[in-house]
Amino acid sequence: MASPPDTSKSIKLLRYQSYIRRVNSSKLLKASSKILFRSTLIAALILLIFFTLHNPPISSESPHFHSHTNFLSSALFGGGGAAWEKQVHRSATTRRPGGMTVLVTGAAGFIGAHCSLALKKRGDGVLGLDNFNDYYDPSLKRARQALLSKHEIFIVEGDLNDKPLLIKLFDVVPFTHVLHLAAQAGVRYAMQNPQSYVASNIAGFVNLLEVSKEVNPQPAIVWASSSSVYGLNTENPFSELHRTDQPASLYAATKKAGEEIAHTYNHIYGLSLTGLRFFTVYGPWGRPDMAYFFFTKDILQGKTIDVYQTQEDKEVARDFTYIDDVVKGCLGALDTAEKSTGSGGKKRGPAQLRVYNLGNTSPVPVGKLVAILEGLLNVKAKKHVIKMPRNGDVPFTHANVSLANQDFGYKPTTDLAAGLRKFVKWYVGYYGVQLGAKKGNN
Ligand SMILES: O=C(O)[C@H]1O[C@H](OP(=O)(O)OP(=O)(O)OC[C@H]2O[C@@H](n3ccc(=O)[nH]c3=O)[C@H](O)[C@@H]2O)[C@H](O)[C@@H](O)[C@@H]1O
Repeated sequence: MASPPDTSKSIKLLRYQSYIRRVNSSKLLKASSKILFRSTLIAALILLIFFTLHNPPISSESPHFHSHTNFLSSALFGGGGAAWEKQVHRSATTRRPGGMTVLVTGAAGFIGAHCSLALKKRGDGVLGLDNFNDYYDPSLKRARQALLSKHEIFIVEGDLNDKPLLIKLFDVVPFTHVLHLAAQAGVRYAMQNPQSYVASNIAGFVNLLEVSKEVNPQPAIVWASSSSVYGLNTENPFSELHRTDQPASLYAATKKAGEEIAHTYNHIYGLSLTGLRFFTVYGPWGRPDMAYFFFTKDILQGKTIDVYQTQEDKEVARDFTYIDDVVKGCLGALDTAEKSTGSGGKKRGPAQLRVYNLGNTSPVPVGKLVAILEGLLNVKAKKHVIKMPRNGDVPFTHANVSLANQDFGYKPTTDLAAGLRKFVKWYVGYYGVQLGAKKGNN
């Protein structure tokens, strides 16, 4: 999650200042500007009193928190009032005995939205957090938000790096678990916007851990790592025991850094942490920046698609993993996550630290992916077969998932053809595409 939403105090201040300048530049309006200035001051004073009464500062004596914050900063995200807190509570309330209360970061994202729905469906309390950034079409994130809202899941609009906001959320709800899926995703985009990866995947993650270690009770955290941490590893299939010190992209390096940072917070503060290495997850409501998604769009529009080959002219392959399988893995990881052992920023004993592959165990060449799409869309793709650019990509991924299978029964059941069929069905419905019609109808 990179940029904060367009509701910041500074933007409002800029708008206000330019308004004031315009008023002052007009001599005719000089007299009225004085009145306006005075009434603005009075209005600001009234607002300040209102906020103080309805949204008192989070006290360091709060049962869940052992630090203090500035209530004006936490009011910036547009929430904090009684009605807002009611919404947060309603969404986070568990409806089954022994249910968990989960903060899902990146809830308007692909995996976040699916996991939120699955948790809610079985009776767990879910609160979402998302900054709705424009890395890809935000209207898709809004549509996912609308879907979640129908299932009474509320998404707080805010950024991971907003510490007062995170503190506020933990103060309102003593989350038992955090499913941390908010991140700057995408392997190749890291060359265009490297700082966004540092901001979300490192600074944002650290901010979340800083807040999580302080609260009481500390939550157990399950978070999204990536198959890309295997980088240039040549052993196959990838096992959690293999080396992960040769990342091929900055994206991979930030996810690997996340795994090391998780170790530190587990070691010092007793936070229970589980990293999930996702392998090219796809399906309905997916990410438009991923190949299967934009191939579908481009094939339907009659545009040429780049199909990568390795430098040795071999096929590039991925262990494409269907979303429903990944959701089961995420829930399994949450269900088997032990409690954190620390409280109030102090470790009280050793805590759980885990990393799991969540893949499909069956790599498929990109050429085969295209062939399946051609069949489902009933359109011949215009393929441009080229050598994989040196932009962070890796030639091959293949997961060994025996550890996840052993610890929480993870067993992928959807092959690429079946999963893409479901994706295409969703895609044509969502975008209103007529299959079999003339190309370019999308
Ligand atoms: O498994 C993961 O950890 C990662 O999976 C994906 O990354 P990637 O596997 O590179 O997925 P795509 O960008 O959808 O690429 C899929 C395959 O298509 C190939 N490709 C991509 C783009 C293109 O124009 N042509 C092409 O042949 C890639 O080389 C790759 O083999 C996600 O984008 C990452 O966020 C995620 O962390």
